[in-house]
Amino acid sequence: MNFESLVLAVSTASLDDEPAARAHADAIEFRLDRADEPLAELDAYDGSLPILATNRAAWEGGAATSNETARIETLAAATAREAVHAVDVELAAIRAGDADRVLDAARDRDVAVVVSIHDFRGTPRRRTLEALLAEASRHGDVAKLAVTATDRTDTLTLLEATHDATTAGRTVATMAMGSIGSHTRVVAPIYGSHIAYAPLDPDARTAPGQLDLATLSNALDAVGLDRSRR
Ligand SMILES: O=C1C[C@@](O)(C(=O)O)C[C@@H](O)[C@@H]1O
Repeated sequence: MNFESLVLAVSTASLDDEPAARAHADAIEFRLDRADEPLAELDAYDGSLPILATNRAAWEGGAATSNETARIETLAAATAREAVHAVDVELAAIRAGDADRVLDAARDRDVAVVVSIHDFRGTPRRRTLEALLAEASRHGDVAKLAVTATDRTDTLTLLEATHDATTAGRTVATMAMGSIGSHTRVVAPIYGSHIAYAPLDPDARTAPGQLDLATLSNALDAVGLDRSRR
C-alpha cells in the first residue's frame, strides 16, 4: 500500500465486497471486529485490492468483544496473510502497553502500521490535535485522527491540524465525523490526509458522515487528487 499518495479504502465487514469495490477503491479496510470469521475470510481471499486490517476495540467505537489480548492477537495473526499490507492500531492501546505483539509482527513482516485516534464527542483544539498526530507518528507509518465536528469551526481546526502536520513532514489520515464534517472526506486529502474511508453502500457506514465509495471516489477525482492505484 503506497501512502505517498492518497489511498481510498472501502470499509467493510466482508471481503466479498472486493469485486464490486475494485472499480473505485485503492484498498480494503477489512473490519475484523465486524466479521464472524475474519481470519478464515483472509485465508480464502483472492481479490486484488490490498488489505488494511482493523480490529476496532469496543472502547474506541468498534465491535470487538474479545479481551484485549485476544483482539491484538487476531490483528497480529492478520499480518501473516499476504494480502494484508497494513494494520490499524489504536494509540490508546499502544499507550496502555497492549499493542506490542502487533507492532512487532507488523515490523517483522514489513506491514505498515496506521496508528489511530478517534474522538466521538468533539474536536479538541488545534494544538492538541497536532500533539496527538505527532505522538501517533512516532509509533507507526500513518497517524490517523477522526474527530467529531459539531460546527464549521471544528472542520477548520481539523484541516489546519492536517496541514500543519503535513508541513512538518508527517504522514497523516484525518477526517471529521458527523454530517457537518462530511465534506472533510473530500477536502482533508487536499491538505495532506493520505487515507479516505468509504462504505460500498451508504447503509453500511462504519462511521457517521461517511460518503459512499462511488460518490467519494468521483469527488476525489474531480478535485484532482493523485490516487495510489491510478
Ligand atoms: O478509523 C476509521 C475512520 C472511520 O472512523 C471514518 O470516520 O471514516 C471509519 C473506520 O472504519 C476507520 O477504521
